[in-house]
Amino acid sequence: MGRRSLKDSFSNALDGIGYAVVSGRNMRIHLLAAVLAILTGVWLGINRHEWVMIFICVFMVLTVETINSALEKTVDLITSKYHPLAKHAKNMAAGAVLFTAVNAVIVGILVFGPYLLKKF
Ligand SMILES: Nc1ncnc2c1ncn2[C@@H]1O[C@H](COP(=O)(O)OP(=O)(O)OP(=O)(O)O)[C@@H](O)[C@H]1O
Repeated sequence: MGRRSLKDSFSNALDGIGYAVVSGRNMRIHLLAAVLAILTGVWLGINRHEWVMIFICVFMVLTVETINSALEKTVDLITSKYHPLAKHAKNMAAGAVLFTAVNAVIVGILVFGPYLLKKF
């Protein structure tokens, strides 16, 4: 494997994201949640600072879910047999996704909550 061009690296990264979306049901759920959060932000007319917080949360969840999928594939490559370390590795990576998802829900409530209370 020689030195690859920037275009190749970018293309590989996009390929990885595409594979994570196609092969991961949870990834598709997170993407749907991201689209809903963005549409809600547009609908409620949130301000620039609030958009920054929403986008940080959205990309943090998608990033960690992508890393989680990569880790799952790596563990599966190392062993197809039951191993307690494989279990812990996958469970910890899933726990990292849960952390980011809980954070996103809290930020979503803090940002959208006051707008929704005013509306209804
Ligand atoms: N080789 C293994 N040895 C022991 N336990 C495993 C192994 N592979 C998976 N597990 C257990 O099964 C769970 C689910 O693993 P799996 O690879 O099916 O992930 P998944 O269902 O695709 O995860 P996600 O829902 O996050 O996409 C893991 O979190 C782990 O607890």
